[in-house]
Amino acid sequence: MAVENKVTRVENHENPERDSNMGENRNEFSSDEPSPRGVLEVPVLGGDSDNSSSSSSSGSSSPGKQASNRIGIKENTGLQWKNMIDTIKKKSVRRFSVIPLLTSYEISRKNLRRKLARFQGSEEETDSDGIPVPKPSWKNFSYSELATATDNFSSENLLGKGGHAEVYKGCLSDGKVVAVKKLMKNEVGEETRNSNFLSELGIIAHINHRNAARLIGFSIDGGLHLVLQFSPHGSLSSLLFGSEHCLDWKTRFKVAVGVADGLQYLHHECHRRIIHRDIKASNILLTEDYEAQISDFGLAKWLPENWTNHVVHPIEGTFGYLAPEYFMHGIVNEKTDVFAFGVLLLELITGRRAVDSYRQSLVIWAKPLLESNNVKELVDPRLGDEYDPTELKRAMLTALMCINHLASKRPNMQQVVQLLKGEDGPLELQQKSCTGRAVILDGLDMQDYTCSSSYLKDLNRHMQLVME
Ligand SMILES: Nc1ncnc2c1ncn2[C@@H]1O[C@H](COP(=O)(O)OP(=O)(O)OP(=O)(O)O)[C@@H](O)[C@H]1O
Repeated sequence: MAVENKVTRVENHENPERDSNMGENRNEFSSDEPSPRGVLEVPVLGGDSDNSSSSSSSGSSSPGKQASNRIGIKENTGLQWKNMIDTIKKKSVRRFSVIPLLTSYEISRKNLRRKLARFQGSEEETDSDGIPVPKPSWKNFSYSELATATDNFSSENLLGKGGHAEVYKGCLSDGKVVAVKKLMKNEVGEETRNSNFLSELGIIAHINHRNAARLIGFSIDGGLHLVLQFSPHGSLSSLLFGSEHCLDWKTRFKVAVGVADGLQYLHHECHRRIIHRDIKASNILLTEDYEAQISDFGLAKWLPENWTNHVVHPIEGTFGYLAPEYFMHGIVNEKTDVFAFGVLLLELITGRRAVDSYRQSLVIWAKPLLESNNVKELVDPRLGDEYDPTELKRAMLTALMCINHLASKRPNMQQVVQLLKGEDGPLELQQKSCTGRAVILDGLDMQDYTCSSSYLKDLNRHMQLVME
């Protein structure tokens, strides 16, 4: 299918000042070069029987009911969150978007303020089994608290800037160092901005895993803010691409396993399935001891339990990481993240960006090298021989499986974790079965070939469009 129409570029810059503070020089793949982030508007293909509200933009009869029926929150903070969202939904439904979630409701500032305030002030509630649920631990900050913490959002405290937000380092009155994410007023209207904010807040508030960003609080005073745990080493992107210092293999592999663990949690262990939709090096932050933290849940979505595939519109994400079925047809599920994770693995292995300064796709460059097991060409030359060959082979095999152009052939994140950690049998066996399958597919399935080559053609076309 030809994808056409509007392409919007949104840039993502990390703070160059901080990069230079870290003694980092730009290398070939400069860290201040933005990953192009595209929003393609494509015609929606067909319906999805699982979701009658698919791609509808009208407030249909009972979207709120549908959505709330799907919410099966069991965790402590869940009940209160659900109550708040239910109340917001009842009063604020104006538009029902492609995914029946709390994201889908446009919310006026007045409404947002009232609901969040009421939520914060609510008494302890009980869940459906009558068990008392403690109040959530995250805090509703005032603007002045955040302004004081960040020295009036001074440029010295600017940690990074994405397409939607500026992130500042801050120090709270109790001495805790935090990151304050200030949502920017861009081209989207206030109500959309509010619902995006609630979406990100709602998702991040429910996440509890060492490999995912942790919410400390929020503020809707003088703009929309999220207060998050501070990651002292910044993003993987700045460490991998923006530093003279070569990130050692041990840390790279630790990051790979950490991100895989985090995604496994989001996809399989969270009370509701979550897809992130924007897994990329600049959205992976590093803690003090280089533990990976998946951040930026601005595009993340909850998935209904029985949802296999869905068509979304518009398509959002970052070029170079987009799975073919997603950017060509808008089909989204967990395998969208699996593909992006494969690209991230390739970045860790090769030290190359998903899309380099010559507009070359890493996937297109690396795939033949992975298939021919060409370690020498593939591995980041800066590593020399300083890597664990077994870990590297596992990472290569996993990457190859994750970037399969057929979503159904990609492993799920549980399998990815097993592959990376070597819990899935000897590597040789895995390698054999992977190569065997590739041969069968390549030999028999002409449609695959067509699909693959048109994928590459479309990918190049989209990249040209977005980078012009
Ligand atoms: N908790 C944190 N600790 C340290 N730095 C952070 C933190 N959160 C974000 N940053 C920095 O700020 C940058 C932008 O943050 P983020 O990706 O959340 O913004 P965004 O506008 O949502 O981005 P995008 O354009 O990808 O949607 C990150 O790449 C990172 O460098």
